[in-house]
Amino acid sequence: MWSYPTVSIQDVSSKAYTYIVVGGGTAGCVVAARLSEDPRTSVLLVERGPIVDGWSARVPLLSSNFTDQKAPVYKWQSAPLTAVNGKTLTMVTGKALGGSSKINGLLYTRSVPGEYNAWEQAGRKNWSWRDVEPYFKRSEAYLDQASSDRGMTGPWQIRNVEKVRFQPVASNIQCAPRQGIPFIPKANDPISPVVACTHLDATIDSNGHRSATSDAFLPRKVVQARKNLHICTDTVVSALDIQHLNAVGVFLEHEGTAASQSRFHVTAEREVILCAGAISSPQILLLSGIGPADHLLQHNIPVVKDLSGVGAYLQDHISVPVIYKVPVAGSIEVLMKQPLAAVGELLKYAFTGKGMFGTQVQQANLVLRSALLDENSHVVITEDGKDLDPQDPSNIPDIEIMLIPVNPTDRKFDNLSKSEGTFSYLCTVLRPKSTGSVRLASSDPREQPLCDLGTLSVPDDRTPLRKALRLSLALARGVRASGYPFEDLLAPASESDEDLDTFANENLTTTYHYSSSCRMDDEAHFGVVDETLRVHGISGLRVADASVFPQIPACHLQAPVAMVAERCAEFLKREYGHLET
Ligand SMILES: Cc1cc2nc3c(=O)[nH]c(=O)nc-3n(C[C@H](O)[C@H](O)[C@H](O)COP(=O)(O)OP(=O)(O)OC[C@H]3O[C@@H](n4cnc5c(N)ncnc54)[C@H](O)[C@@H]3O)c2cc1C
Repeated sequence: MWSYPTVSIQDVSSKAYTYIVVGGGTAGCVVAARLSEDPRTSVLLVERGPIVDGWSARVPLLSSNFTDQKAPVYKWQSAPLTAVNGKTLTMVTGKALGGSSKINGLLYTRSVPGEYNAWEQAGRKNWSWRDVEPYFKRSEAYLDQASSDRGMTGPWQIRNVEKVRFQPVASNIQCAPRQGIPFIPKANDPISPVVACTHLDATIDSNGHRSATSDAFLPRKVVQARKNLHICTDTVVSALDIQHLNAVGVFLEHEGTAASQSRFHVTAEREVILCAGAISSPQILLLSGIGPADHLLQHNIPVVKDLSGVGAYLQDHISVPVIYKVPVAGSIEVLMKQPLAAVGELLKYAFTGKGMFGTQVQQANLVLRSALLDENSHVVITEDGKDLDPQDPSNIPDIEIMLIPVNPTDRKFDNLSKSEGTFSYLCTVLRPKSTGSVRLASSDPREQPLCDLGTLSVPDDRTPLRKALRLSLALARGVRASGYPFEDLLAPASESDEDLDTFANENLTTTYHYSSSCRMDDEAHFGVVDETLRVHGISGLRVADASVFPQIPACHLQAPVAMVAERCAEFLKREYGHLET
């Protein structure tokens, strides 16, 4: 079988490319694919991780298990959270061509139109829903019923849940309307609703395989055919080459060797596009002398551009699990505890691409605005229905309850028998005000930077979190009342603010949705890029990944990341007069 076409660091050393894309992750694969559509350009894509395209990397359920020792991920501890008793959280991002889209939970969510209307209202010209919607559609090949609200001809295959597989998920879907939360079967069609319990879309293709952006935008066939695209893997970009405030190239090193080993150089004739994600993009800028001057000087890095926003506004969704013991058939643990069931499911998947192995872990969720919840965790809507307008920025949901048929934490429950499994509500704050930072731990580009997630540093974030926890407890009561057995495994002692806060402090987790560390805003407001994603004060340099969101979007991030990447490629094509494709 032909191997995936890559080039070595020696092959590209001292060469020049029209564009250099740094980081072949979710965004980087989209940018490189779009730019190399024009045969008159040459594109180099540099990725720190390897090509990962074995069988298990394609199976949705197996490839989402990032706790597996062999999973292609970076894993490290956050800085201690000062607002949460110095607790540290385990951080995870993808390390392979495809980046985090290669290992994530596969969910495809775009957020409500009001999200992007809020960006424009706050001054980001041409980033309203009307402006961004065509770029969501451009990427997408929606596999369900044709819809004018979905992209049907793009490379990225997305499908809706084929069947809800676990009884506790189905029971919660039935209970949600009793809390005033309607069931809306399709999360993104026609547009994301502001109050709903929905089935979720996933990046799974028509064969039942994971559809990472590397698989969708840069499949082997495409890369083989494009002589103007080179992909260099297992290679770390150690710094940008900035001359007279102009990005003219990048410095490369082998991944896995000490920083003092050979350094290679590649020239960018037009632009360098940074797509290394919300942790590594600010790290690379800092290593290149672009960032807060005082921090750079602490690390003896000469200041190229004093830009205080670099790494300054790191955000993540805040989340806390509430976990119940359920009959094992209601949990993914059935695959671990009943080997025959697992073999049956594997065979089903091998022959049909369907079944438990061919689906995402989280099939459904609830989203809503916590201010609409009354003291009984019931949603109350004003009679004029204005609360439900998804275009209105004041209606952006601020909580999500993820319905997860497994224990998503690394906490072990030893008292479970073979006939018992777990089900969790992951109570998530979608619009946290808390922010943290990314700062260099050392000048070694291979060492993860210090990441302060800032979780709960703004006390206001506790209000929606408490409401989300109370709502999950109300849902659990409803499920129990329907006769389904739910036994507490991890739940707050009571619903008092104090007990909920203690519970949250003890069980807080990250959602791995790192964002906004090179945000799109003015320099004076901790901005790093402008509305066409150009880095302030440096020519020939853009950032396009999860770091540029002005504020963390109220959804899972991969779809908005791909939208930003599509827009970045379009900005470059327009500016430099590319061939129409
Ligand atoms: C465990 C997990 C589960 C998630 N689940 C979901 C989900 O279900 N749905 C959803 O929408 N979102 C989910 N997310 C979030 C989403 O996947 C990410 O926000 C998004 O994919 C980030 O895209 P990106 O392009 O910004 O970064 P990435 O996709 O992380 O890409 C960055 C790439 O840059 C490379 N890189 C870094 N530094 C360098 C360097 N110095 N030189 C060269 N290359 C470098 C990395 O190896 C990586 O491949 C999840 C994330 C994680 C980690």
